[in-house]
Amino acid sequence: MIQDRVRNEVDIALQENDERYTMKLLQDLPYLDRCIKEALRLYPSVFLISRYPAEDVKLQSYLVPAGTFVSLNIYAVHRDPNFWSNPEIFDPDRFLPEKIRNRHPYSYLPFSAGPRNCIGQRFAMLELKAMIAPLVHNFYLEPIDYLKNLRMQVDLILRPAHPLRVRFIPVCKGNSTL
Ligand code: HEM
Repeated sequence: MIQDRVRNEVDIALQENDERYTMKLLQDLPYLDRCIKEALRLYPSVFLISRYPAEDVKLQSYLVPAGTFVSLNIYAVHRDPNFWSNPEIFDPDRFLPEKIRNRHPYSYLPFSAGPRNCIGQRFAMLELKAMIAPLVHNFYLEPIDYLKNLRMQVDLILRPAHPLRVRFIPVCKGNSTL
């Protein structure tokens, strides 16, 4: 199970690091990293970005005149079967280095791309890991609400339209680090 694999990775990393969460530990959690990336593929918080090109832009056979309002639908790109096989399936191993290598560089854009991409992306990944690693180390997370009942709300960012409840079941260990 995906969650057990994340927990196992965190537990081993902690054992090898005197049970301390350090920057290095968080940066070295490749499976958790892939899970977060896959979550951001299916549910990109910034699902749409827009541009007014200052100059005419040629996109293959299309000409986009300067000043056109262009919206880029990141959500749709992340579920495009031309780039992602079985796009609706959560599969963290899509982000294995050998799988990334041949993928179109603009098929995955949770932090946008180019000169105006997200300057906080490394910090965001670190924050997410810093939050999730201790949670899975100390708790089994069990859904109360399921994805089949999920309704999304479209604001400036994409978010659930209602609370998604999760049951936290403490992991029984001899020397728990809460
Ligand atoms: C999961 C978390 C985050 C996501 C998904 C995200 C996503 C994005 C995206 C897609 C853009 C580009 C918007 C565009 O092209 O119009 C952006 C820009 C930006 N982000 Fe983030 N971001 C995240 C977290 C953060 C954090 C933690 C910070 C700061 C500590 C940050 C700071 C910025 C800034 C300053 C820009 C504007 C950069 C520019 O216009 O040159 N972001 N972000």
